[in-house]
Amino acid sequence: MVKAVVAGAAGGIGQPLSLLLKASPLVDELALYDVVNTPGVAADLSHISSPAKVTGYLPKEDGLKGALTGADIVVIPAGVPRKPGMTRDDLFKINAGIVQGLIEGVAQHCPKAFVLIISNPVNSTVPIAAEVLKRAGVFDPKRLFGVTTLDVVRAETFVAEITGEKQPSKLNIPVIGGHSGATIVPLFSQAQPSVNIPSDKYDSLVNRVQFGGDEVVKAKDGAGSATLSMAYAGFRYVVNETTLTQHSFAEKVLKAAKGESGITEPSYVYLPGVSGGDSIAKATGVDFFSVPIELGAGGAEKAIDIVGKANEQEKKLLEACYKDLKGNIQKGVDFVQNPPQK
Ligand SMILES: NC(=O)c1ccc[n+]([C@@H]2O[C@H](COP(=O)([O-])OP(=O)(O)OC[C@H]3O[C@@H](n4cnc5c(N)ncnc54)[C@H](O)[C@@H]3O)[C@@H](O)[C@H]2O)c1
Ligand SMILES: O=C(O)C[C@H](O)C(=O)O
Repeated sequence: MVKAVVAGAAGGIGQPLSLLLKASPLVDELALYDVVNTPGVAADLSHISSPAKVTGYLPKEDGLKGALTGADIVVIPAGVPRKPGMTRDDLFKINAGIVQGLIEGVAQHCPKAFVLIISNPVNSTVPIAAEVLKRAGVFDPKRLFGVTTLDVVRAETFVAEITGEKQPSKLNIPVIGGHSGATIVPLFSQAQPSVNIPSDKYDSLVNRVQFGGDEVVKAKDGAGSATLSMAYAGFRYVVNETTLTQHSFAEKVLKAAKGESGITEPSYVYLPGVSGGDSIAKATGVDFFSVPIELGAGGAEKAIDIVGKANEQEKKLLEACYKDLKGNIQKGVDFVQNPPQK
């Protein structure tokens, strides 16, 4: 029996992501938590003829406890999205407290669950989650993931527009670092199969991957940020030689937990707690960083070190990344360790 929870389930990401999880044969029970509208979303999804049993919870009547109890995986897209002119860091003020509250619930009601954080600013909300779990004495770094898959999905799409690849998701383009502006570092030199980016297109391609989120925020013109591509990124297609199968990030974690091996997914993790992560932390000077992660029964089994493979152009991008990322991480840690005076 697998129980998945979406916290922020009535939102722009939460609804399509819940739909995809409801359609997944790996999920037996789906609990939808939000401060509004979950009874309606749950009733709607419950008419779909897939096996998962869907329940909606609101904060009243101990709803967070009800949603989280017995959870195997908790996906968190709760919080406010950007409007034009805002940075992801501008969301910290509201979203930091939302993530903290939800993770306190995780620590209390489902400390062994895998936790996937989508809420921005991911660079800071994941360190917040880690601090809350540490304080509760239940932090397992192998079970906490910041979801940065959308950057990889965008890199595949934008590169394919240049190279003419008909199936963009066949491209495997590592994007490492964090999930915000200069902290997002695409390593085109490490693409599999290799790709040829004309030098006059390199800078604008890097910029598009780093600021792809802004493109959507601008186009939505005040109505929020990426929701559908984010739900897809959580539930993206994995293409192999002959078959086209759907696996969500959540599904990959669940499959790996059931013993399937050879599954990797890029994710923003606490490096010192993941095998292979220490040397990456040493090289980058940061404890939280996104790299391809080998998933296994316990969660993040191994961090794959591709940082050292960056070429000279990419090394320059990495220097800018470390500088911003350090501040973002510290801000998250401080929020829990030295809470702002109310
Ligand atoms: N990691 C990524 O790649 C990525 C991509 C896109 C968006 N995001 C982020 O995801 C978050 C959600 O975006 P969205 O477009 O779905 O926003 P949205 O406003 O459409 O939905 C957010 C939902 O969270 C709910 N919520 C607020 N406080 C809550 C709480 N305490 N408990 C439970 N639910 C709560 C709201 O009621 C709402 O339904 C934003 O912070 C956005 O920046 C991240
Ligand atoms: O850009 C945003 O604010 C949302 C998200 O992080 C994205 O990359 O689309």
